[in-house]
Amino acid sequence: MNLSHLLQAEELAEALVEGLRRELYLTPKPGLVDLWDNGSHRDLDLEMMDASIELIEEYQHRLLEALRRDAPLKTLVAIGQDAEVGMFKRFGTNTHKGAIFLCGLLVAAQARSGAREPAQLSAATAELAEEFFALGQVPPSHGKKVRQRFGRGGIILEALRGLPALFQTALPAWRDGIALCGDPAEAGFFVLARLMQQVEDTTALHRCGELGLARLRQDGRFLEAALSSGRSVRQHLTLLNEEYCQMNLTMGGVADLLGVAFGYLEYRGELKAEERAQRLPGMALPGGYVCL
Ligand SMILES: CC(C)(COP(=O)(O)OP(=O)(O)OC[C@H]1O[C@@H](n2cnc3c(N)ncnc32)[C@H](O[C@H]2O[C@H](COP(=O)(O)OP(=O)(O)OP(=O)(O)O)[C@@H](O)[C@H]2O)[C@@H]1O)[C@@H](O)C(=O)NCCC(=O)NCCS
Ligand SMILES: Nc1ncnc2[nH]cnc12
Repeated sequence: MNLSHLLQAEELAEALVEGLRRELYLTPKPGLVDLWDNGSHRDLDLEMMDASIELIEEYQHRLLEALRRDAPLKTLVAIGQDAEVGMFKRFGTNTHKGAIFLCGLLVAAQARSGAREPAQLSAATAELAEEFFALGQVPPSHGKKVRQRFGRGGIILEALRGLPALFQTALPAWRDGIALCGDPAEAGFFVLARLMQQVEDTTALHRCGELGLARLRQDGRFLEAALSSGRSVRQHLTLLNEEYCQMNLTMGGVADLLGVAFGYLEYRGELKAEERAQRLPGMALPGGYVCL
C-alpha cells in the first residue's frame, strides 16, 4: 500500500469519527438522538451513541491495520461485518450500522486511490462498492425489505453511485449554507435540510412508508427556505421533533450521511477554517462542538 495514500486514509478515518460526533451533538434534530432527547428512538440515547462512535474508532484502527498490510477486500469486509455484529451485541440495537459501512468504504477507497479531489474519491468509492457487493449477498434487513417493497435503493444504491448524497448534495450544501448564513452552525442545518430532500432513507421508509419519506422531503424544503431567508429554525426543529416522535418517524440514513459529510469537510479543512473565521466559542462539549 502506498504510504502517502495510507496517511491520507488515516487522517480521513480520524476526521470521520469527529464528524459523527458533530452530527450527534447538532441540536435539535427531528426524530434523532441529540443533546436534548432521544427523538423517536426508544432504544437509543446520547451515552450509547457516544460509546458507539468509540466503537467505530476502534473499528477504523483495525481496518487501517489491515489496509497497511494490503489485506484483500474480503478481509476488510469481514472486519466491517464484525464491527456491525459487535455493535449489535454491545448495544442490543443498531446504533451506527450505516456509518460503519460508509466510513469503511470511504477510508478503504481513500487508501486505495489516494484521491485528492471529491470527484476522484467518489469514483473510487463506487468502484469499491461494486466489488464489495459482488462478493456476496446482503443479509435480511430493514433496508432489504424496503428495497423490495418500495423499489428504493437505500445505502446500497448510494454506495454504488459513489455516495452522491455526500459529494453532490452535502458538500455543495455546506458551501451554499456558509455563503447564505455565514455561520458554520447554521450551515450544518443547511446540510441537514438538503440531505432530508435527497436521501432515500430506508429507516424512514421502514418506519413510516412513502409518507415518511415525503415528510422528510417537505420538511427539508421548508427548512432550507427558512435558513435561506435568515430565519432561525430552532423552534421549528423542536416542533418537528415532537411530531416525528408522535409519528415514530426518524432518519438514520440522513444522520449517518450528515456525520460522514461533517467528517469529510473536516478532512478537507473546510469545517475548522469556517469556525476559526467565525471565532465560535468553544463550548463545554467534547471537542468544542456547538450546541445552538
Ligand atoms: C450494506 C449493509 C450496510 C446493509 O444494508 P441494508 O440496507 O441491507 O441494511 P439496514 O439494516 O437497513 O442498514 C442500512 C443502514 O444504513 C443507514 N441508511 C438508511 N438509508 C440510507 C441511505 N439512503 N443512505 C445511506 N445510509 C442509509 C441506516 O443506518 C442508520 O439507521 C440505523 C437504524 O436503522 P434500523 O436498524 O433500521 O433502525 P430502527 O428503525 O430504529 O429499527 P428498530 O429498532 O425499530 O427495529 C442506525 O444504525 C443508523 O446507522 C440503515 O440502518 C451491511 O449489512 C453490510 O453489508 N455491511 C458490511 C460491513 C462493512 O461495513 N464492511 C466494510 C466495508 S469496506
Ligand atoms: N443522532 C442519531 N440518532 C439516531 N440514529 C442515528 N444514527 C446516526 N446518528 C443518529
